[in-house]
Amino acid sequence: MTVLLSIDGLKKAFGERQLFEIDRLELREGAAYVLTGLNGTGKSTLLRILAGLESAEVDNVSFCGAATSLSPYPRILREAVVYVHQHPVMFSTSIADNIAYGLNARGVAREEAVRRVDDAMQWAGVAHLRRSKPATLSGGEKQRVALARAKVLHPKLLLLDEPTANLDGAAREQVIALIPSLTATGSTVVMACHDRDLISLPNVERLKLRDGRLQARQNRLRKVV
Ligand SMILES: Nc1ncnc2c1ncn2[C@@H]1O[C@H](COP(=O)(O)OP(=O)(O)OP(=O)(O)O)[C@@H](O)[C@H]1O
Repeated sequence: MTVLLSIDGLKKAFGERQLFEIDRLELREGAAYVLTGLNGTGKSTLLRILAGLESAEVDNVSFCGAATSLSPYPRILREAVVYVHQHPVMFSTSIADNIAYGLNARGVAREEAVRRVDDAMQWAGVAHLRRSKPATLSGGEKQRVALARAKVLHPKLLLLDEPTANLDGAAREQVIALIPSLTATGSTVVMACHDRDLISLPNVERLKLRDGRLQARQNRLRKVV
């Protein structure tokens, strides 16, 4: 698989406190990764750095084979990287408008946008909610709408911050079931999480933050149920 993003010498500190120092981070096209580590090791911070929401020191960054930077965060990354927050914020318009927002902002033609929104709502199992107001949604429905809102943009890199946090039962299972199909459409996915069922999904590689370093390991075995 082709390398999508590689970063050499990634260091993050908050004031005097060095949070992590990563020699090399390499993400391949269409691959799925879980980013694990104890509370406070810097999982969310790392995702936020990749999304251009947090500054960091880096030696080299390469995206799709071309040298680039994280600061200033270039347009090529702004268009290719989508970050989904643990508690997604939504506009108080309809769910369909929320999902269409990013497409409209990118100037996608109306007919094409409507088609993509419809497809994404079907995929996320939220088509019945298209005229609902976000405030009325459950946590699981909100997370699925947030995933649909990210998927319509066809991101090259999708960053999910604890997508199943605060969910249980069917709501959690519905979110977990959506994850494999994200990589099937070509997106590279990185999920920060503590959820064992996400961590043990088949063909998901594990990136672990520990003692300020990043360790990589692949889950080759399929999940045993
Ligand atoms: N803006 C900030 N200023 C100072 N310290 C910060 C800031 N943002 C995060 N931190 C600190 O950096 C550390 C890592 O935070 P982060 O949220 O990235 O951890 P995490 O691994 O995602 O944790 P959790 O599993 O609990 O979500 C924490 O100690 C946090 O308090």
